Amino acid sequence: MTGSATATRVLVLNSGSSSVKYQLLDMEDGTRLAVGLVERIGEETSRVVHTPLTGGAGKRERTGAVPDHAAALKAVAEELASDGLGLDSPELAAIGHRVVHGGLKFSAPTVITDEVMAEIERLVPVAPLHNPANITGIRTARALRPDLPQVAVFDTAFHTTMPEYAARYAIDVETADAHRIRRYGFHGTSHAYVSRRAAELLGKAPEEVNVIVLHLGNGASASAVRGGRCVDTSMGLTPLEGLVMGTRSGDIDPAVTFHLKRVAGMSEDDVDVLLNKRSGLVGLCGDNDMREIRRRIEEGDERARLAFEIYIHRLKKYIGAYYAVLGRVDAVVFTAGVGENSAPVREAAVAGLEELGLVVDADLNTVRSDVPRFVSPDHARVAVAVVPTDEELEIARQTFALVGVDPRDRDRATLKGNA
Ligand SMILES: Nc1ncnc2c1ncn2[C@@H]1O[C@H](COP(=O)(O)OP(=O)(O)O)[C@@H](O)[C@H]1O
Ligand SMILES: CC(=O)OP(=O)(O)O
Ligand SMILES: [Mg+2]
Repeated sequence: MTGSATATRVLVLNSGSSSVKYQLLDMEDGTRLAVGLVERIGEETSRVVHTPLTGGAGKRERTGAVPDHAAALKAVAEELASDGLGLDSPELAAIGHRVVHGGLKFSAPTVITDEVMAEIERLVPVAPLHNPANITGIRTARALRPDLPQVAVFDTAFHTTMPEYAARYAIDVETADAHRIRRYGFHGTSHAYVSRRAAELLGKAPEEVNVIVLHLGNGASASAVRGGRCVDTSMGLTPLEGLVMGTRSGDIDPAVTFHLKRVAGMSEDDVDVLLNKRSGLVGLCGDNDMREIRRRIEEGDERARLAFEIYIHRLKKYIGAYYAVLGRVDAVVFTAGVGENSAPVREAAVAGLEELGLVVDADLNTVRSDVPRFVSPDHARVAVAVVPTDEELEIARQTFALVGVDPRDRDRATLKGNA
């Protein structure tokens, strides 16, 4: 498992339930060599979008059937190879994988061994939409380059600093412990990256600031970060708890599930599919894309308007809750697809929170840009900011920090990671 001494490139694979996002980076200076996306995996027509960032060639896009994640990884390898950036390159130092659930065992990036794989597999029931895709990504990558170190960077890792009173559900302690039932939290790589960048934007060290991070993508979660450490987050045992999401309900009375089984005759799997795939924005109004929902609202669509209001109401409750958890807040930070792009969501989320020092400047809020920026006026007591997330860059950094070093240091780091 040794990369070449001069190998400085890292391929990052972010395998989602129906997509694979990837980036090839050179960690010598952090430059991106290629980025891409395979989406709608398993559907009739999948789409591969590949953009080489060296040599001046433009974005390539093709559609066709990509039946599963293994086929998606093959497509990624082919795209990279046709730019001379193939997986056989001696310059490749490692492959970094986003792994959504790391359970209790992993609080740091970890070199993937058979034992690590077994643990990621054991966690499939608590991340059914995500860990299976991550596993296929890892298996395919290991088969293509068995000699390369493969590193898992866990969504749960950043949240392992949560105090016991935030991580533990108020249920029977013996039952909870026997089944490792507790709040793990997800999107941690993003919350870590964004909270650090937010401190930079404020001109302070991460240790000096308290921030609320709102990661609003298809999956969505909020976190309270005190002095660079996560103290609470909205997702729990699985990525179903918390905010209203694209297709997931977020917080719900657990008795709804007994009721659906006892009274509506639904099976365990029916309820699982209902809450994970047929709820959230899509369940409320038929659309999970915020752009489409805003367009329908503009046209006077009542169902879309109510879905938006429910989404915002939940978000606002979490802002208030984490304000109380932190006591003092330096910034509320929006990130991911919705957080970075939807001015109406940001505006509505802080509307009426002036007494808490939260205000959005209408002009700043509509600026479109991919750099971190304030959307609150200069004089605001609490900053409101947009910080684009970059999970892939963060995964590449953590991967390279672990394996782009003397192999003896790597062994030490791995032991620590598995502690
Ligand atoms: N320009 C935009 N305006 C509003 N919402 C957007 C825009 N672009 C993307 N989105 C939202 O972002 C979501 C995807 O976010 P993303 O962070 O890429 O999700 P994921 O990583 O979970 O797939 C889309 O479903 C859509 O709701
Ligand atoms: C953990 C999670 O919800 O991830 P995603 O937003 O990629 O679905
Ligand atoms: Mg995402």
